[in-house]
Amino acid sequence: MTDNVVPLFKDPSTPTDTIAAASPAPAAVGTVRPVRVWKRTASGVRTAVTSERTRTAARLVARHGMYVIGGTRITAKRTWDGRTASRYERMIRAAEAAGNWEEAKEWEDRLQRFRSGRHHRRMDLLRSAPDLAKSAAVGTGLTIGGLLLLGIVLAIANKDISWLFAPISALVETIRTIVVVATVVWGPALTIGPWLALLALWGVGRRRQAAPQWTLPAQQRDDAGAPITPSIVVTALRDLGIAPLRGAIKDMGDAGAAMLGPIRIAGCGVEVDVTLPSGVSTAEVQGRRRKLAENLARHEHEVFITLPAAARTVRLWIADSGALDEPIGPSPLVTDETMTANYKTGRAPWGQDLRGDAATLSLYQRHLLITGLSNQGKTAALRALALWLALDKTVEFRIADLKGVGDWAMFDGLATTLIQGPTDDHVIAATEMVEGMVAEMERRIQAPPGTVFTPLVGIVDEAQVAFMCPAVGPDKRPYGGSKATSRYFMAVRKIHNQGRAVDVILEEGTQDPTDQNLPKLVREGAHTRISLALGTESQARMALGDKAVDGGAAPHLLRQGLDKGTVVVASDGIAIPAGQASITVRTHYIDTETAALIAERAKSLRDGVTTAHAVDHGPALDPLADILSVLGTEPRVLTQDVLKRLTALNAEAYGGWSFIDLKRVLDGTPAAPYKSDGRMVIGRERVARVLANRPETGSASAAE
Ligand SMILES: Nc1ncnc2c1ncn2[C@@H]1O[C@H](COP(=O)(O)OP(=O)(O)OP(=O)(O)O)[C@@H](O)[C@H]1O
Repeated sequence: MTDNVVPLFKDPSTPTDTIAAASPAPAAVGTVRPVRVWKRTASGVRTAVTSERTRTAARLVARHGMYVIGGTRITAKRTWDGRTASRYERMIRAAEAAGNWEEAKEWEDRLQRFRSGRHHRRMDLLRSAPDLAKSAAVGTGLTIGGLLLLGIVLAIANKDISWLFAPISALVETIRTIVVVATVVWGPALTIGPWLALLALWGVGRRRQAAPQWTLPAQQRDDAGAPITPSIVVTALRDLGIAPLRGAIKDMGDAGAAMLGPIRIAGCGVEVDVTLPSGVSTAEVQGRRRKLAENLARHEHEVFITLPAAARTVRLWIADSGALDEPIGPSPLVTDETMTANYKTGRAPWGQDLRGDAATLSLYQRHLLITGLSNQGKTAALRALALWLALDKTVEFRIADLKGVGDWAMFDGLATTLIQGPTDDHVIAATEMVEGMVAEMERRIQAPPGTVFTPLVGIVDEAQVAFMCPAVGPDKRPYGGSKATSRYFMAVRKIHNQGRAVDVILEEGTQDPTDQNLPKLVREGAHTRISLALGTESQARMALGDKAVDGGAAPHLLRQGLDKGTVVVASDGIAIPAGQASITVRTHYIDTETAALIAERAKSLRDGVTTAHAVDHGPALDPLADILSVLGTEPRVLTQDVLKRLTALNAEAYGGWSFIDLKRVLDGTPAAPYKSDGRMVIGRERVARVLANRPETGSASAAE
């Protein structure tokens, strides 16, 4: 081919040249190739070492090796323990570390008995050596003599002298046979024996799981949800980071489990009491709940630490992994259509405690407060109690639902008052409803002794709306707030103070408590305090009180959104294990449709109830207009006389009025009482002027 022709395909005659050109020069090959081989080998080794199969094999070898080593250690320890006083000494140390002096003394006595018994056995052995030699000599002589005697008898019987030594020969022959058999067996026994011993040690190690965690197969290595054993609990406590506890458990060694009571099955988990060594406070352990849970391979919410009656003892309840996320069954209110209730003697079937036992709550003569973050099941839990109570036909309900989206609508036709809605007008109606209950309570208190009353139960759901309401009444008293003049607050306080004895009961549900939306006096007036999941410990203290929280109640550790319907209850109306201040209950969920069916059953027990949807308080009170009317035509009237005339006009409204009430209505206006001739009077002209200048709206909300 000439130079000016461009080939359209590769020249088949040049491949080797091309490759040679692309390849490095021979000298370079000599230096590069070993690097590549080395790299390839290293990466091959790395792949082989890190491959899962190699790791599994390594784990297998290590595991079974560790079983043998562990088994040897355990067997040696057992033998050592069996032959020496070390077990007693260890138990003494454990008892001392736990501060259990009585038990320490008991083990010390046992140690003394063991030592003196051993001493006697040794002395007996020393003393018995000559006796043993003598006995052996006598025994041998007697045996030979006996055999000879037998030989003589046989020789005489067979009339043959050769029978004289026949028994002795037979004995010698037997011994010889035994020796022959032993010689034959000895060789293989020597070979097999060590292997059998090894197998036995491996068996001991395997049974006691003597291999470390990392050598176990993957599925066993994942210890989340592993069953709770004494050793797991002791290790978890040891690793809590409490120095005196760690020290004491170290001193106790294996006997650390002596701190634990029996591990009992308790519902969907286990329960164990731990007696802490001296120097460790129960509060320290309670304060490390999360760490303890993690050490036990559980989530924080799956471990509960409470304080039983015994001193220096904490009670751990540890859930089976994931068990708390399983739903509990339906409410007996749903499944048992024939159920009725008794306000006085009955208990509402409400849910299950953590042990899986039915949790029932008595509502008899107890004011109730339930609180929690939004959407955690507060209304459903409160409504479930009310639905049960509704199955006692003697109970009268007055209900204010200050959310008003229909959660309580099924009580229409069941409750005598049902207010539903979030506005100031609804708060005003709710306040008047509660004030109506106060009036009924006062009527009952004044009734002749021995009068029996039917229960009157007031329910205010979303009560925080009432406390935060800015509306002010015509008498200038605010509906909300927590002042001495706040109407809702004062009505609630009055019922809390005196309602119980005459069966006028108030049950309130509130959200996300603060000092403003749930005043301290109202919190503390409730006998039964219930909390769903809350944000902080300080809220938990508001909801349940310091005593319950100090005793281990921890609604702030419930999981928002996940623990819906789980409540912590502090009340004497529910069975709480001795020594505990609260109990955690998982409530049955009754949805709105099912609640309506139960309400229908409750309605069928009653003759028919007419529900008022607003409180009837007659024509609206207008104190200013009434004052003007009682002033008549006189230019000024003594305040005392004004009060008298007001009472004559409307005893129900003004009967209880004092000078303070007059001042409250008129202060801040030009018609305020003033002194004339040294006595307080009210001027007609001034009141008329204020009335004429008053805006049309009449009662006003402070927000306006
Ligand atoms: N016992 C329960 N078990 C499981 N889920 C529940 C339980 N109680 C309530 N829930 C769920 O929580 C949701 C909210 O319930 P509920 O309306 O009673 O909460 P709430 O705390 O009153 O809410 P709000 O913030 O509106 O006051 C329900 O729709 C239901 O799905």
